[in-house]
Amino acid sequence: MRLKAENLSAKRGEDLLFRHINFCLNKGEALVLTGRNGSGKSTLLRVVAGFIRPESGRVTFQAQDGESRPAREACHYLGHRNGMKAELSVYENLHFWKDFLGDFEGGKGLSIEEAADVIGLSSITHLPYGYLSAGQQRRFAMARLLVAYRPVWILDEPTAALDAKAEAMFSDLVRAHLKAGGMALAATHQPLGLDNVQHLEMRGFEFDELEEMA
Ligand SMILES: Nc1ncnc2c1ncn2[C@@H]1O[C@H](COP(=O)(O)OP(=O)(O)OP(=O)(O)O)[C@@H](O)[C@H]1O
Repeated sequence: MRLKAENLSAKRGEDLLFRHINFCLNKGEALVLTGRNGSGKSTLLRVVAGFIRPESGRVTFQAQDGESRPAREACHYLGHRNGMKAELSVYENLHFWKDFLGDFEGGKGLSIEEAADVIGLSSITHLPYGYLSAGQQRRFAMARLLVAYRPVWILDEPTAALDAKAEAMFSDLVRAHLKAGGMALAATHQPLGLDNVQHLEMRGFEFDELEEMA
């Protein structure tokens, strides 16, 4: 399996945020994005997840059988928002995601009970999601990564709102995912303590560079 980005550039509104971005991830590898606020980390993650069309370049995913698939089909995306409905129970939310996402070829998601157990919150899946603390809500958003199998995890500041114990639990989850042959792309200010990590610094453009390009 391989995730490859070639010559990516992207705009937000009229502004070019980055260009000439290239990377290649194989099984078990992770890419960590760094860079100042507004440098385009979230935008790059959203391009890879297929939510934003790149201005140029492409992202491809080569599956186990050697065939190319749209990268978005192989990706889980955990963004700043948790993507859960406050009025539905935790169980109903996770059930929706499990059905909606389905499993990508080559793997199988955990049951909702198993996933809740892994994140250490198995006793409260009957509660409305909106009743939970910010940290508990974030942990259940992470459980979404477990209930459907996707080889690529795209993580935007995944550990925001988590205490130290939950942060360590999440690092373990990502490490286990990589060990099982998955891949991860993360924008994070907290070190996730991963091996096999590539780093990409998003530099953004200085004003004079933008003027030159105009
Ligand atoms: N929907 C949008 N429309 C127009 N501009 C946007 C939109 N979303 C983001 N931007 C702009 O794109 C730039 C890059 O934003 P992005 O969220 O990718 O940065 P980031 O590196 O992830 O920042 P942070 O570290 O603060 O999360 C910012 O200047 C932002 O204002």
